[in-house]
Amino acid sequence: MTKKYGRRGKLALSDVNLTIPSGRVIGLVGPNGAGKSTLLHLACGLIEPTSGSLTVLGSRPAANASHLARVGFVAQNTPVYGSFTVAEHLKLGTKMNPAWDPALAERRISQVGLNPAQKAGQLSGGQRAQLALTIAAAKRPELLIFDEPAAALDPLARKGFLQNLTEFVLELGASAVLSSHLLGDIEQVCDYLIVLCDSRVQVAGDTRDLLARHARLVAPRGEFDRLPAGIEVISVEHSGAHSSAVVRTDSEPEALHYQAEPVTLEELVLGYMTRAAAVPVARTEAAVWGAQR
Ligand SMILES: Nc1ncnc2c1ncn2[C@@H]1O[C@H](COP(=O)(O)OP(=O)(O)OP(=O)(O)O)[C@@H](O)[C@H]1O
Repeated sequence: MTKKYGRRGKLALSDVNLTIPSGRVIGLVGPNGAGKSTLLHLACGLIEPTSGSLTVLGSRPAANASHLARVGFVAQNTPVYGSFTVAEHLKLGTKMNPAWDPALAERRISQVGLNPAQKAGQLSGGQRAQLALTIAAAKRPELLIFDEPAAALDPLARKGFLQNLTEFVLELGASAVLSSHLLGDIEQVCDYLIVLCDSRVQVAGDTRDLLARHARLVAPRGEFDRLPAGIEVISVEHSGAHSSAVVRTDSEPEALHYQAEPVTLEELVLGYMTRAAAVPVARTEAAVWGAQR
């Protein structure tokens, strides 16, 4: 699947071929302009691919009203109706969503301390994000999509938000996809990771599997030029006479013949981001969301 904005625009997504399992919390990370929002907007049906196709919960995104109700989306700027009060937003939610859960909505509004009588236009950025999250969750969707959901929240509110997110996913039996620059947040809640850089998917998979299949090797400078087959160097840093590399390998760390340490999520992501800044990756074709359990 590819996405280009306008005829002369640059490719925002190139040859993306992803199958994302359902029932997971998926973290989408990558540098500014990588194509994260584009991918999320495609998944919600706000925009269409330029070539290829995308399937979300078994159908074309936003295929019909009932499909729309199965997906909850919170956009990057968490848009709300400024002249409507918090309570009016909930009333609108009841009218527009067949599976609306009023108890969940009211419980959460009071938990996060929002005043039902306050106009949404007067809420702070963080309060607006909380309202938008509540509306998305009270739809009881099967898939929750968040574009940088916690960016406007203070650290305590962010922690609460992430806890709530995990609870929602469990309570609703839903899947969630969230894009974020905050790798700590991703580490805290996501069990599946997609690294998107320069419009291409660099790596995607179960977070634990990815961490198990990568290692940080330390060796004398120059040694990484003659690594045995089966070890793929993702990125290398040099420091004095030694070099340190993030590598992908199916071998156990003890079998690598180098000083090997587990990688952190941050090292893994930065390794792929560094590589993408230098080398383009291989090309692929379609995208399927929530197709496997
Ligand atoms: N409506 C649009 N028209 C033209 N180009 C666009 C449009 N939206 C996004 N782009 C371009 O597509 C590319 C990907 O943008 P996108 O917003 O998907 O990135 P992102 O990874 O979400 O970035 P950020 O982390 O900064 O939010 C960028 O080069 C951007 O300039």
